[in-house]
Amino acid sequence: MNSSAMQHSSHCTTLRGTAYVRQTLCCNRRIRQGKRLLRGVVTLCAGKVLLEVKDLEAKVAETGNTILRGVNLTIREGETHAIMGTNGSGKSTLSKCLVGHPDYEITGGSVTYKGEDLLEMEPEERARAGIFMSFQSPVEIPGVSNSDFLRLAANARRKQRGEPELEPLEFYGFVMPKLAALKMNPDFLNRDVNANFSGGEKKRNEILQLSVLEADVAVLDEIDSGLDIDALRDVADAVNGLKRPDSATLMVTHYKRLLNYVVPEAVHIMEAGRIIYSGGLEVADILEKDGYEGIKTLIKKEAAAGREPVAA
Ligand SMILES: Nc1ncnc2c1ncn2[C@@H]1O[C@H](COP(=O)(O)OP(=O)(O)OP(=O)(O)O)[C@@H](O)[C@H]1O
Repeated sequence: MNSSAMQHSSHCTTLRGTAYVRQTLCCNRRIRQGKRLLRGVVTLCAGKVLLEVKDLEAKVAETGNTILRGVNLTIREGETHAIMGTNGSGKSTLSKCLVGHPDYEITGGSVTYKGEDLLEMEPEERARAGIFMSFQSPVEIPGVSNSDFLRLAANARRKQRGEPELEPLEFYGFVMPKLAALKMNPDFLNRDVNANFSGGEKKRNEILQLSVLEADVAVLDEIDSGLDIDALRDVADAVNGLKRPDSATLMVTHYKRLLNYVVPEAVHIMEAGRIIYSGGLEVADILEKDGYEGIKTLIKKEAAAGREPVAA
């Protein structure tokens, strides 16, 4: 099984007519930075919980090496979360566990998606249910044209929703504005999936898939890597344009630059298979300024003040 096979379908939820209320919840956390006392504010939505990860533990199926050691994360409708963390801390593993990647075995904890046990669902079911992951290194699928791949994926979702499938010509009408939004040349539709695409083109193509699949939870693993400045802006604009009040975005990134464009309500720091700290965008600022030592200093200060450091 490859990554694209796991994300070949999507979910388009009709926007609910209920009023959507955003509110700002302040973490009971204060961050002293220099002489200023900042309030660590996590702006969260009052939406329903979409995804709830509790004490998730996972190991590499082949080697038995434990990677995730108790991850906790709650994502609500309308929210954007970012996960940052040192190389090898388990960010991609967490992302892949969410889509049911067969390389990993869940050894503990739970993941609830829209109230259902996500871990009981096959990867294809997760994709049909609206979970999408863009991979750090998108796979190439020689012999399968991008347009066929995207159309089949879109139709799998439409079928699931009881909507009529799109014929090739109709699909072109559906996908062309999405290509335009990503400033992608329509020629990309005729090429094989990711085959000989540049790194940046692959990333745009991942977001094109997300766009066609209209996912409810978009897990974007280092979507910013390999993108030039203009491409980063295009991709970020597209990601922002795809957000809906009832969807959510989880981004894995190493750099704040992506977060300047796709602004998260919460930033989580991962280390050794756990989320060790959560806060607002200021966490990314501290990281950029002082590196992971800055986060550790923050955690120590909060612990010394008797405050619970994790608010995932
Ligand atoms: N399929 C696998 N087989 C063997 N080891 C694995 C596998 N997947 C992950 N690992 C190991 O698990 C650890 C976490 O990897 P993961 O890719 O999740 O880290 P990451 O936080 O995303 O890192 P980076 O920031 O470098 O992308 C690493 O030590 C990695 O080598």
